[in-house]
Amino acid sequence: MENRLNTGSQIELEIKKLGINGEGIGYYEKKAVFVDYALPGELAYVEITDDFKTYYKAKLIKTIKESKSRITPFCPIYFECGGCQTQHMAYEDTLLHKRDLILQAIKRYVKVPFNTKKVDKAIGMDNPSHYRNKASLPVQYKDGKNVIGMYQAGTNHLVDFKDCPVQDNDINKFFNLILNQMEKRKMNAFNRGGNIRFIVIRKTKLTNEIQISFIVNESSEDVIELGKYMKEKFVEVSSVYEVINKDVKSREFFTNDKTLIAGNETVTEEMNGITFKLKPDAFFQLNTTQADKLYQLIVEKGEFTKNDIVVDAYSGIAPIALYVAPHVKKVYAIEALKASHESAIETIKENNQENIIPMLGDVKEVLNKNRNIKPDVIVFDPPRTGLGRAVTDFLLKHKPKKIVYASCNPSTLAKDLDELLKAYEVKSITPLDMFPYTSHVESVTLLTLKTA
Ligand SMILES: C[S@@+](CC[C@H](N)C(=O)[O-])C[C@H]1O[C@@H](n2cnc3c(N)ncnc32)[C@H](O)[C@@H]1O
Repeated sequence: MENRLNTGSQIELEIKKLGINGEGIGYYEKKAVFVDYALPGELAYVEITDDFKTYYKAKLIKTIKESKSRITPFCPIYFECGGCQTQHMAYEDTLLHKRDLILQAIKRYVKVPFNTKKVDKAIGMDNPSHYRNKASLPVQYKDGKNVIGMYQAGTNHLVDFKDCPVQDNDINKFFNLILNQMEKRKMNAFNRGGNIRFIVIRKTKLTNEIQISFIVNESSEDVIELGKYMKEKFVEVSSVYEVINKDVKSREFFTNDKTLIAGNETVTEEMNGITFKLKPDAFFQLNTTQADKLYQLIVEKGEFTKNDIVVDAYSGIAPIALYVAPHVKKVYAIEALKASHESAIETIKENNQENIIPMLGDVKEVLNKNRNIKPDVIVFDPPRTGLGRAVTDFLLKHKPKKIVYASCNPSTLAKDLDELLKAYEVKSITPLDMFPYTSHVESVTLLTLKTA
């Protein structure tokens, strides 16, 4: 008879592996037990907190035998905040874990035999701290003052901080400068009758510019005055916006109702000799150092030739097209979001790259409507939802010779590969650590048509 555990039960548990959210997984009578902050190889004393049909959740009470990978997190509020998931693990081991997550997804979704040696070691960072170039944080009045912070996973509880060790140092500095000014000017956050709901700060790596966006419930003189002050007082601040967003249920920060308060419309980033002029709502990879490595990797894996016709599908503001263009004849950059498509046009013009053709629309529809485009290589960089059947069916029908697939989600990558392997073979999958100490995994997969 099955011996069930009740919530509150405490047991000793051997942790066997890490799950997709960085949690340790052990088994009690074949039923998985998920334990946050436990590591593989550990013997842990845990308390059952939830009993679901197919698994338990438990909290770590103490480790009886500790993994050699266990380290002290460098962030003092790591265990409360929840923004990072693997700071209790040595960095090199987090990279092994990210490779393993790709292997686990392939094992789960790819039905044909797969040679695991094709999955390379993950490309990490030399210095995996202060890597985020943009932070979008809620502002709240809490315990007698305005604070910024992160919502604890799955709760409305804001864990406030002054210094986040994965954000650029200047981003931390400017959040604190703004909070000080709000205090001096007796301005309150939205939850205390004021207007500011969120603050978004972007910092460019090469030009050291700061772009501030106040996401407000309604426009107000005090926010506009504060924005002007920040621009006048600090040379680094070169662009300040007020964005009206009344939708308290929406997860989006930006709306079309945005006004430049002070400075320039854009800040300038430069990578690999390419100039990017960034509006506050433009999608730009959040880790500039690793984004450069990602795009270089795509160029390396593509082994492009001067006669190649290439499609950059899901192009955003077209950074991949700009990295690839000097090596090929022509690149079509397809993007569905109008604002990003327009930024792509400006960026391409700014860089005088005449062999890129930006196209607005859904990837599959654009490819279907423009059958005259016969790509030698298609580079994909889709959102977390992956390519999906519509696009994999298109590829299986039209069979471009080579596919370079940048993915930010191992599960959808593996599901797409399961389809594509009907006509293609995987040459390599290279994981890349875009978000150190989190459970996010990026990768670049090279696929070529199978020879008969
Ligand atoms: C992961 S981002 C990649 C952007 C770009 N390659 C980069 O590195 O900055 C995915 C992009 O796909 C776009 N997108 C989402 N669904 C799309 C679709 N069905 N067709 C075309 N573009 C789409 C999004 O607007 C977003 O810009």
